Amino acid sequence: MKIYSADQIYQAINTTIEKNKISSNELMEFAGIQIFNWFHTRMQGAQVPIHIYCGIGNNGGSGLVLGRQLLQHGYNVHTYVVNFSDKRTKDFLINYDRIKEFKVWPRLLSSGEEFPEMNKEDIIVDAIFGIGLNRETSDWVKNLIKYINASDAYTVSIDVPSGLYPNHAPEDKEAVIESNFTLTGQAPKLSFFLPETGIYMQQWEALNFGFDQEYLQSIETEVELIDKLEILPLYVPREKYAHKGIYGHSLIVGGSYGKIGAVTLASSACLRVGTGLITAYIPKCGYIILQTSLPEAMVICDEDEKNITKIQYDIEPKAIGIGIGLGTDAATVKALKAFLKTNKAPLVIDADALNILAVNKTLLKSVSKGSILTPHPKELERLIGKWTDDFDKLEKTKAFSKKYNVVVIIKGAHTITCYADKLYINNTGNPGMATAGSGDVLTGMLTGLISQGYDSVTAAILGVYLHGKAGDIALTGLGYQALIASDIVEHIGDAYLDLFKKPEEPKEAEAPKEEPKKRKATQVRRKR
Ligand SMILES: NC(=O)C1=CN([C@@H]2O[C@H](COP(=O)(O)OP(=O)(O)OC[C@H]3O[C@@H](n4cnc5c(N)ncnc54)[C@H](O)[C@@H]3O)[C@@H](O)[C@H]2O)[C@H](O)CC1
Ligand SMILES: [K+]
Repeated sequence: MKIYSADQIYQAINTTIEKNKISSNELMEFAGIQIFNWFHTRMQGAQVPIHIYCGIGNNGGSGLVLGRQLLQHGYNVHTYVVNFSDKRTKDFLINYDRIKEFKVWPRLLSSGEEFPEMNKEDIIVDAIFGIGLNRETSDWVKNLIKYINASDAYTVSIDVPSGLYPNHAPEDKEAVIESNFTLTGQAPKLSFFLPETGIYMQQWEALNFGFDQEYLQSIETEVELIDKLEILPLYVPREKYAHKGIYGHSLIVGGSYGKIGAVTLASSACLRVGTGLITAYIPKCGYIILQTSLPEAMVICDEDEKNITKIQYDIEPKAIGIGIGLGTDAATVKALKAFLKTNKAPLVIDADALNILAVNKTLLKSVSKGSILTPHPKELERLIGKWTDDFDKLEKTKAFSKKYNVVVIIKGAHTITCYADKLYINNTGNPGMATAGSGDVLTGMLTGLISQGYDSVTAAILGVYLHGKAGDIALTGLGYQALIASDIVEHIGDAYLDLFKKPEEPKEAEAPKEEPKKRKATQVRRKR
């Protein structure tokens, strides 16, 4: 699913208006009706008090359209205008006049006003700011936002939770609406998926605001949300007459005394994801362990008992996963430096190999073409330096990816794959996966996918998706706390199989049921 920037949304609105010869107010009316339908389907006339807070921009305008529609259908609506500036948009004013046809006018809220009475059981609609927020709000608006949050009432935000900027984190973390449900126009926004800004929302649903589909499809977006629909075209089915040789020989380099398990996890994940052959390159102490725990894997040992001190092997790997459980022993650092200078195979660089690169940045130039780095945020900071917020983090990561021509996977709640200027946001996975060895499993999967011939960007997107999906499937019957990395490995197969399951039909919200017809006597008899 494409994720549009604020400018692209504004462009889409203008294109829609020009192309379809409609006014912006008709577009706003259409959007407001979609939002009304969302409420009406769920509330079916319930008289729960609904408090709609409208800014003086177009987000507020759509809030007024919603208010008018709800009033027309007999709902218990209170609308307020959050008077944060005297610059009212045209469409706001049109709808401000139209809603005045109703006996109860919107109440104007300005600095120093008493805030409206509300109860926990009420419903709040946040139509204060949309994607047009472009500077810090004044204190009284911040206090209103905090007041709304303190009400604990169920809050529905229109387009975005008010107080969120499209391209940087909020200055005041308290002055953002905590939204239970966000009804966003056409597609979710980048801020929905970043650690600092995603926390202000629970659920979101993209509603069709009537923006021109052809235009939306035609524009190239920098950001994409990745789910099953986007994965299916990437998956390459297996031919009938396959032999292990065509699925590549993977090499996993890692392990040190007491951390051989990382290599076992990565190697088994590499097999499960479909590599043809796998060899593990480990210190001697791991030989029996690996040969016993994973008979499918071949093993080559370093001459040292406890650490990797010289990386040399007589095989031709198609991909190499390196760094898991590696340790940062001086001899290991030397070995990695020598290895990077001669290696040509694509790498998946993780854990301690990343930390060694971060301390020896000149080595980054020797990283082979088509390599993938898989830092968690702390490892990323060692590589690209401190960032001011999650948006700045992404800018710095894109620059890093371009500079060294590597794919960077930023692991987190929504793992983001970054290559040059593109960001692919993963939509699978769960908090149970924040567990020891989960990253080792991902490294193994990525290595195994490159070995099968996927290019590194596709391998990254597909691998991250399957890793999260396997973790989601493993969750059933386990719960977050009990999920461990081996469970993810065990369910890689299920994640593949799930690709081909028909997506369950989206449940249409039940229309009000009519009375079941009385059965005729004859029908009952026949049944017997
Ligand atoms: N047909 C349409 O345009 C539709 C638009 N919708 C949604 O409306 C917003 C975009 O509207 P816009 O007026 O550009 O922005 P906002 O509604 O977010 O209003 C902000 C408004 O206020 C000014 N402003 C920004 N920051 C501040 C501040 N801190 N203090 C004071 N004033 C501020 C800014 O200049 C704007 O004028 C978007 O969410 C669309 O999705 C409808 O929802 C659908 C149809
Ligand atoms: K809003």
